[in-house]
Amino acid sequence: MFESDLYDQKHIQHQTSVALTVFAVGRYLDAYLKTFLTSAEQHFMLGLKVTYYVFTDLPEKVPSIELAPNRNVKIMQVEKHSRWQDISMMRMKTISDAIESEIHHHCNYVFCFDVDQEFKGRFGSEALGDSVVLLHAWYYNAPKYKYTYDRNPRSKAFMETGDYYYHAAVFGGLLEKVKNLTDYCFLNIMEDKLNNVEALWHDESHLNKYFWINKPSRLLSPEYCWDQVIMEKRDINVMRLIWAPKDYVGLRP
Ligand SMILES: CC(=O)N[C@H]1[C@@H](OP(=O)(O)OP(=O)(O)OC[C@H]2O[C@@H](n3ccc(=O)[nH]c3=O)[C@H](O)[C@@H]2O)O[C@H](CO)[C@H](O)[C@@H]1O
Ligand SMILES: [Mn+2]
Repeated sequence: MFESDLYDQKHIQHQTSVALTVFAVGRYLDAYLKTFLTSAEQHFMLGLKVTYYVFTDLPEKVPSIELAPNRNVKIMQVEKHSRWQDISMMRMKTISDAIESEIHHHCNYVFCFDVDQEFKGRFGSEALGDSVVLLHAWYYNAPKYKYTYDRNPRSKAFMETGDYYYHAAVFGGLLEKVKNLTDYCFLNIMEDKLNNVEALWHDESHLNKYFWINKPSRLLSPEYCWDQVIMEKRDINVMRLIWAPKDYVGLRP
C-alpha cells in the first residue's frame, strides 16, 4: 500500500487545486447525484481545494450538500441531447469548453466522472498525475482478444490492438492534457457522425484510441471504479469507488 501522507503533503504544499466534472442530465440527477456528491465529500481528495462542476439541464434541482471549507460546487447548465449516446459523447466537448472558459482560472488538475457511482474509500492525491486513466474492472484480468475496442474500420475509434482496456467513467490529469484528450475524442466523434458511424462504446472507444496513441502517465487500478457484481476480487484491497446499480430502461431518455 502507498504512503498516502506523502502524496497529500506534497500537494498541500503546492496548494494543488482539483476540479471534478460530473454530468447529471435528465433522470440521472434524481437517481444518482446526491449520493455521488455526498460520498465525494467523504473520500475525494480530502485536504485539497476541490471544485465540483455539475453539468445539468435542471440546475434548480441540484441538491445542496454540506461542504468542507475550501470546497465548492459550481452548477453549469447544459442542453439535454435527445439520445443518451449523445449525452454521453458530448461531454467531451463540454469539458473541453469548460476547461478553457472556467476551470483554468481556478484549478491545476481536472478529474472527470460518470455520476452513477459512489465513493466508498480514499480516492486521494495519489490518483493525481499528468494524464490519468483507469483499468476497466471487467477487463483488467482478461486476455487482450476480449477487449471491446471498436473494430469497425469506418470509425475513427477503430483499433486492432492496444495496451489495456480503459473505462471512460473516470479519467483526469493536468488541464492541458485533459483538454487534448477531450478535443481529440470530440473531433473524432464528429467525424464519425459525418460518416454515419458510431463507435461501439461511444466516447469510451475514442478514449481507448487516444490513450493507445498518447500514453497515460498514471494507471488507476480497478479499486478506483469497482463493480460489485464481479465475484473474483482477490486483487481489490480497498473499494474506493463503486458502480451504482444501473437502470437503463427507467433512467435513459
Ligand atoms: C452500456 C453502455 O451504455 N456503455 C456506455 C456508457 O456506460 P454507462 O452504462 O456507465 O453509461 P451511463 O448510462 O452511466 O452514461 C454515462 C454518463 O452520462 C451521464 N448521463 C447519461 C445519460 C443520461 O440520461 N443522463 C446523464 O447524465 C451521466 O453522468 C452518466 O454517468 O458510458 C461509457 C463511458 O463512461 C461508454 O460510453 C459506454 O459506451
Ligand atoms: Mn456510468
